[in-house]
Amino acid sequence: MSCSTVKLTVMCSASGTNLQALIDAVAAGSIPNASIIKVVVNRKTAYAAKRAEQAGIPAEYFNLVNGRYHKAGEKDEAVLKTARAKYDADLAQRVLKDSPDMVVLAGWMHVFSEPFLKPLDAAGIPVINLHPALPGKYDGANAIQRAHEDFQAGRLENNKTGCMIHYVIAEVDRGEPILVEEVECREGETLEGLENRIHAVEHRIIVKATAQVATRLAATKTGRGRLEAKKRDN
Ligand SMILES: Nc1nc2c(c(=O)[nH]1)N[C@@H](CN(C=O)c1ccc(C(=O)N[C@@H](CCC(=O)O)C(=O)O)cc1)CN2
Ligand SMILES: NCC(=O)N[C@@H]1O[C@H](COP(=O)([O-])[O-])[C@@H](O)[C@H]1O
Repeated sequence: MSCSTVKLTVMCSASGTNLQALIDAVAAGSIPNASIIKVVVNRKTAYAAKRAEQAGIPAEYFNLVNGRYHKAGEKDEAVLKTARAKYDADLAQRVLKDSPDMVVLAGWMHVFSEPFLKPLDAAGIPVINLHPALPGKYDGANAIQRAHEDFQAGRLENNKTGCMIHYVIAEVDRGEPILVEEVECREGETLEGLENRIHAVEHRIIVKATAQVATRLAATKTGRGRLEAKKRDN
């Protein structure tokens, strides 16, 4: 019985080292029966798009401002909220068009509103995210920097930060954790030193968590395939 291939869409805003870890893991079979069918970037400067191109993976650039959802420098909160909702709704349709089995946010620096999350949820497509902090800590952007600052000020709980992969819900970085790894801060270590150590953890756990979710989805797909075949045979 052949296992169905799990189709991944990966979303990035930056250099794509986590995307590269996923590309390399799929190629090495560390994420079994999976393929990355699309990379979505929301920044023209995102080197992740280049990494996708080099791996022969289609990449799509789709940006809130360049896509004319609101003008650059817009300050009106109501206009920004409406624009974000419309962008998110359109982005959801773009993602759904590819029929992925799961979405991985690998350094995706845009907070999703419900117009993105609800259609994906309705389609039964899990969205998972890499967050370079421990559950409930340093939600949002610049998490490593904030943890480093707290450590230097003697405020970091247990002198530990870390990294997690979690399911994405509307509340930013508060979805159910899938994998968590602590990283102990070191006296005198620079922010760059801590970032490098955390990035190494990121590259490992994003592969492990994606493989874990993909394996569960593959079993579901295979089971569904068996059921449909059985119905056809009866
Ligand atoms: N609804 C959710 N959206 C996103 C989640 C989530 O858990 N729920 N995770 C984030 C990823 N992320 C941290 O892990 C994160 C990324 C970016 C931001 C943020 O403040 N973005 C700003 C824009 C920043 C910029 O463009 O430089 C924004 O969206 O206005 C917060 C958290 C992904 N989305
Ligand atoms: N809230 C999410 C977040 O802050 N993610 C951060 O973006 C980087 C993307 O790097 P990459 O583009 O090289 O994978 C990751 O290293 C991670 O620390």
